[in-house]
Amino acid sequence: MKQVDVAVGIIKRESQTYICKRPEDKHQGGLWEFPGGKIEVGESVAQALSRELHEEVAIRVHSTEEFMRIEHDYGDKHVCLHIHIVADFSGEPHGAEGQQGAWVDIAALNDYAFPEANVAIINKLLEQS
Ligand SMILES: Nc1nc2c([nH]c(=O)n2[C@H]2C[C@H](O)[C@@H](COP(=O)(O)OP(=O)(O)OP(=O)(O)O)O2)c(=O)[nH]1
Ligand SMILES: [Mg+2]
Repeated sequence: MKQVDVAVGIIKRESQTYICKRPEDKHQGGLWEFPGGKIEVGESVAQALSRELHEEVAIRVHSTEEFMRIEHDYGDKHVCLHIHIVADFSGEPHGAEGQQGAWVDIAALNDYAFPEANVAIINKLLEQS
């Protein structure tokens, strides 16, 4: 089975976070996500996150803070999500690959459909807010 390590960023500003909609043709397509992507060989989580957030939402990440790690088996793919909080960045996030994106209240995250692995992330964010 395919197994991937993924760097995921919770882009935070006050009580909001920036989320994107995954393209329909991708794994877990059509669902909302916290921006990020696969960690390439030789990259640290922070390096992968900076690269992915620049590609996907066009921000420059200055520093990140570890939040949690989640292993999840989708049946067709096993993912290990390395999730960091990104509160120190420059630029204004937008869907740089043409995808939909939005600043949403953390308290309202359950109104959006996310992949199954995200349940634990959202629960932890809600507990802390
Ligand atoms: N970015 C992101 N990926 C997530 C989240 N939740 C979740 O299960 N995933 C899964 C879906 C995918 O299987 C994998 C991330 O892969 P990806 O498609 O974003 O990878 P990538 O940006 O490098 O893009 P590509 O190589 O497929 O073009 O992690 C999430 O909140 N954010
Ligand atoms: Mg991605």
